Amino acid sequence: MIQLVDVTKMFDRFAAVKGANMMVPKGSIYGLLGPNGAGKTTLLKMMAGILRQDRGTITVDGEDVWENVRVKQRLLFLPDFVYFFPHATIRQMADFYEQLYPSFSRGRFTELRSAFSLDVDQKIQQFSKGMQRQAAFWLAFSVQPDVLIMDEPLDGLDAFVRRHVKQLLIEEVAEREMTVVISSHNLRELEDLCDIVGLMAQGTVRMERDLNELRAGMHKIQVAFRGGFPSELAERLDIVHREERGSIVLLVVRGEKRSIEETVSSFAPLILDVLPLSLEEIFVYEMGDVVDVRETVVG
Ligand SMILES: Nc1ncnc2c1ncn2[C@@H]1O[C@H](COP(=O)(O)OP(=O)(O)OP(=O)(O)O)[C@@H](O)[C@H]1O
Repeated sequence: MIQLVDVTKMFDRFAAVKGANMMVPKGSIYGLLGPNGAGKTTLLKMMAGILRQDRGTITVDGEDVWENVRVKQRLLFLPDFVYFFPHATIRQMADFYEQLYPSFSRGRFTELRSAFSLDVDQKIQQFSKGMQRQAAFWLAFSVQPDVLIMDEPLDGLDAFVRRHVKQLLIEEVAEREMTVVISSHNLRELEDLCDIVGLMAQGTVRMERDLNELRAGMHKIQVAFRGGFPSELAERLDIVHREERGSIVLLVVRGEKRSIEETVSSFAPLILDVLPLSLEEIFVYEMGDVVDVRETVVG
């Protein structure tokens, strides 16, 4: 488990992160969302022990991260600009990672060779940006860290590789209970990957939510009634959005699916359809009052 309590980071007199709190349960994938300049990179660098917080605590399984070799051997940070030694090949970087991380697995490295079709003996600097990122993922998966922290890692990957990398991440989490934190400014990018999403704006984590709970707690329905929409029904539902399209009424309603269906059915509707609600819509309706979600993370 990763825990941040009241974490602040100052750059001179500017607070890039201000009293941030965050909890990432073991074996979960946490998506840190936020607009440019929200403080995501600064927060992740502190979580990885690269920057030191000015205030607050950051722990992995109860141990402070800062200057803690034991924690750092179990934790891997993939920055937004991946760095390799000049002139190094993947093979040489693998040798280096093997010395650095006791958990590095040669077997896993070889196994993943077919997943990333890159030449292990070519200089990484000669690779395209997307290929360099693939190399970084290959090495990261070979390290088999307990905690993987990634800053906008999917940027620059083509759709095929992106899907493949997401699949590998999900497998690692399921098989080894790896804990993953991944930042992005795009909710759509994370929606099929994360268990929890934290929304960051102006240096603070404004909200943390379990995605399954979010999905179970809000529904979109399409209804029609003879003689118009009963006002009594409106009082019995927790409606967060309402749109009329002729005689059809489209509602976004808070609550469990079964109970919503039962309530609406008791008013004998001519039509009652439950429609899928995207995570993006849930965010807009659920958190729109906290930050301008549409502006910030669904763009
Ligand atoms: N080394 C630094 N010195 C001064 N200010 C900094 C430094 N690093 C970051 N900042 C400032 O802190 C704020 C947060 O930056 P950060 O890079 O953490 O945001 P971000 O959410 O990762 O943004 P993006 O999505 O654009 O990558 C910004 O206003 C940035 O200018």
